Amino acid sequence: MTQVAWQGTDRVPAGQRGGQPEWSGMARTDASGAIPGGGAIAPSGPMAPGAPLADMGLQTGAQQSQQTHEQARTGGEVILDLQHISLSFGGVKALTDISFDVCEHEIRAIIGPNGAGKSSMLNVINGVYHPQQGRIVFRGEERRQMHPTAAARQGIARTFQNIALFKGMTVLDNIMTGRNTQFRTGFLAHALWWGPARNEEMRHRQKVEEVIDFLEIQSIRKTPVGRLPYGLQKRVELARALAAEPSMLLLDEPMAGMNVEEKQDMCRFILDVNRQFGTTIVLIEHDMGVVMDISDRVVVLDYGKKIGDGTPDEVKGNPDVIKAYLGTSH
Ligand SMILES: Nc1ncnc2c1ncn2[C@@H]1O[C@H](COP(=O)(O)OP(=O)(O)OP(=O)(O)O)[C@@H](O)[C@H]1O
Repeated sequence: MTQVAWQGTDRVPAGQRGGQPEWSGMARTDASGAIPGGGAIAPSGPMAPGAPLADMGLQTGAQQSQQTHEQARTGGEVILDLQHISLSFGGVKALTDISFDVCEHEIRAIIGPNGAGKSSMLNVINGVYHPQQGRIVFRGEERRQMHPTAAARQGIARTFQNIALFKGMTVLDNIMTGRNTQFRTGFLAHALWWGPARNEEMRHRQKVEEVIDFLEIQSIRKTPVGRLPYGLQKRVELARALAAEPSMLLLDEPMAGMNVEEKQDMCRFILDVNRQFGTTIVLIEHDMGVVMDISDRVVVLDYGKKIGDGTPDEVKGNPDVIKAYLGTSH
């Protein structure tokens, strides 16, 4: 049987179609570390070949955040409800009639081949794009024409596919910019370093230091971001998002371009953020091994339409999803 790895996001060339996709990398395991159903772990993931998270000294998603995730699945309220979202750019239909929800504390992945509409959906969620049709209900309130800064004030933070940091500024200063939406005192008070402003800035500095400790980047706090390797820059971007103390974190390809070790670290931090802070996470990721291992639920887009939605196991067995990635029906 032809094996097709799920690492790439490109649609599989016609000549290579057929067979079953490999949900490679880190298979989702049960609490004992065993693979449900006893299936083989495909060995082609960019993370250690054939090695589940547990073998890398990490707990798997199922193990590490099992309690939190079970609560999310069973008791977590829907905090974001996207109903019949359609978005076009001129004649290009980026999203067509898409509905799905996100529950409090869960890790929700959005996957799909290139151009499926994943980034557009993330941009709809944080108010960068305004869909022509559909409703967005966040924490029980319908949102209309929301601006990204308003989304940030509501507790939604995000990272970007292409790192969006100030390369000439230090790690510390970049992370400090994540506190911008939290500032209460005015510009003049800050310029004069006046009482309330000074107290406020001390509080922000303290929060930033906590994030630096959490993400283990103390040693690079004074380093200009542009001098850091790519994987560390991604971590700094996560730090900046966390500095805003979000209740919902949107991650656009957090592992893109990372080596094995960097991916292991990022996986661990995402799971830690979710478990320790209860942060709801919506992520786009092309590494299917990672997606299937750390996500509670996965929504699958293709050509701007939703073709699958469910637990990793449900999505893996969905014929439409397999067809979208392999170009063949089963
Ligand atoms: N600002 C824009 N202007 C015009 N077309 C756009 C814009 N943003 C996205 N599109 C189009 O919408 C469709 C979906 O793009 P989107 O970037 O959301 O897909 P994606 O699934 O994130 O792809 P990738 O995995 O390659 O990042 C594509 O056809 C894309 O060209």
